[in-house]
Amino acid sequence: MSEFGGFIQDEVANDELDRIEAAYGPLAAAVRELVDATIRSTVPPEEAALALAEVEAVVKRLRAQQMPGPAGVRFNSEGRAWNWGNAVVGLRNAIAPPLEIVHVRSGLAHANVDLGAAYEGPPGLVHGGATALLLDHIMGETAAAAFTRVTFTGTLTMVYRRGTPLGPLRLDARIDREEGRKVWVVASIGDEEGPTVEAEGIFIIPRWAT
Ligand SMILES: CCCCCCCCCC(=O)SCCNC(=O)CCNC(=O)[C@H](O)C(C)(C)COP(=O)(O)OP(=O)(O)OC[C@H]1O[C@@H](n2cnc3c(N)ncnc32)[C@H](O)[C@@H]1OP(=O)(O)O
Repeated sequence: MSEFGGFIQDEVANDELDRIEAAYGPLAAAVRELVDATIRSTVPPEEAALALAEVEAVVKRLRAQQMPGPAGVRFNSEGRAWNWGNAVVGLRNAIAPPLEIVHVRSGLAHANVDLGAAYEGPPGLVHGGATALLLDHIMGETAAAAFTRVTFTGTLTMVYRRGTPLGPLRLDARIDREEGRKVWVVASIGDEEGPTVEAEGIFIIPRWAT
């Protein structure tokens, strides 16, 4: 394995990646269900205590073999890249919705997502930090121009127009303009009635990546 600016070259073959994803993708989806069930369960405390013992057994099973740090962003020479731990799109991260981003073309993207009880801030509404998290990510991927370059969030501005209801939502992002190593991206998240949060960000191609 070797590293480039934190990106790790890891020669796992594509068919082995498929096998891992086929097992861990559904596992992460089940853990997402577990998170939602834990928030919304009304079973008596004795039942919750039994569930705790079962969850602890699962954690022990998974801890039997662990990587030393976070999952990182990895790629192989077969042209595959994977970021299983990413907080927004990570296939193996139950905290990630996960957002499935459609890149219409370089610099233009959208996504649909359904946010449940785990993303609540004000009653019935999405936490403002959660909308910022999702917007930051789709904007970052959009700035990266179809993954042809590395960009980091420099400045991010959010305008919260009205509360974002939990449930089905849509995100849109596009590159507005560029100047040198700076890329301005505009984006929004909203429901069927239109945008609830509008964002503008300056994404920087870092000096080390040029
Ligand atoms: C797998 C690929 C897809 C992944 C998508 C991921 C989406 C998620 C996006 C993120 O959340 S990234 C994580 C959050 N961001 C960071 O952690 C960034 C931390 N900051 C840095 O790493 C550096 O400060 C940064 C790369 C942003 C800039 O460092 P540089 O040394 O390359 O910048 P430099 O000082 O040379 O400035 C270059 C230009 O950018 C401008 N600039 C620098 N920092 C800025 C800033 N923070 N905001 C606005 N503009 C900024 C700076 O004024 C200058 O403008 P001019 O060319 O006009 O002079």
